[in-house]
Amino acid sequence: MRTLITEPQLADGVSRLAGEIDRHYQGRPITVVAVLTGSVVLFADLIRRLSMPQRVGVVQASSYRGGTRPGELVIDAKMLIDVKNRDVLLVDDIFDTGATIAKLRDELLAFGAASVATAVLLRKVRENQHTVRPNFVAFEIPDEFVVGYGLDFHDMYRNLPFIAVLEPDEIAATAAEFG
Ligand SMILES: O=P(O)(O)OC[C@H]1O[C@H](OP(=O)(O)OP(=O)(O)O)[C@H](O)[C@@H]1O
Ligand code: HPA
Repeated sequence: MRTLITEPQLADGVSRLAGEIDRHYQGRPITVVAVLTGSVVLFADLIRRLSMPQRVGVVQASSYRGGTRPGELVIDAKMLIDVKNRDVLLVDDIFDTGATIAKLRDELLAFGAASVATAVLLRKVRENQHTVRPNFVAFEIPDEFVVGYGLDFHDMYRNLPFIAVLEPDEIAATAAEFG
C-alpha cells in the first residue's frame, strides 16, 4: 500500500474545501446530502467545518460492489430528507467516472431541489469522465485505485486515516479473503 495523501494533508484539504463552500454560500442555509457509504468520513469532518446553518441527510449509491471498475449504478433514496426548494450540497468521497454524481444531481433536481452543488474529496484525472464536473474538489489524483478515509475495496480500508493506492497483489489478496 502506497500513501498518496497523508492525514495532515487531508485535514488541510478538507479545511480548504470548507472555506470555498463557505465563500460560495455566504451564510445561506443549505441541505447537505452525504452519498453513502464512501463519503461518511469526509462528511463528518466537512459539516463541522462549514459555518452556515445546515440540514443534513443521506442517500445511497452503489456501483463498484467489490470491483475496481463500476457495474450497474443502484440508487436508494428511501432515507433522503425532503429537498424541495432547498439549496443542496451533495458530498461524495470520489469523482471517478462521474456517473454517481451526475445521476444523483439529476435525481435531486427531479425531487425539486432549488439548486444542487457537488463537493468531493478526490477527482480522478482520467479519460471517459462525465462532463458534469463537481463544483468543489479538494484533491486531483492520478487514475489509480485508492482506499482509505471512507474509500473501500470489498468494504475494507474505509477506516484508514489516509488515502493510499492499493497495489495489484493487495487487490488480489483482499478479494481472496473478503470478496
Ligand atoms: O464517479 P464514479 O465512477 O461513479 O465513482 C464514484 C462512486 O463510487 C464509490 O461508490 P461505490 O459504488 O463503491 O459505493 P460505496 O460508496 O458504498 O463504496 C464512491 O463512493 C462514489 O460514490
Ligand atoms: O479508486 C477508487 N477506490 C475506491 N472506490 C472507488 N469508487 C470509484 N473509484 C474508486
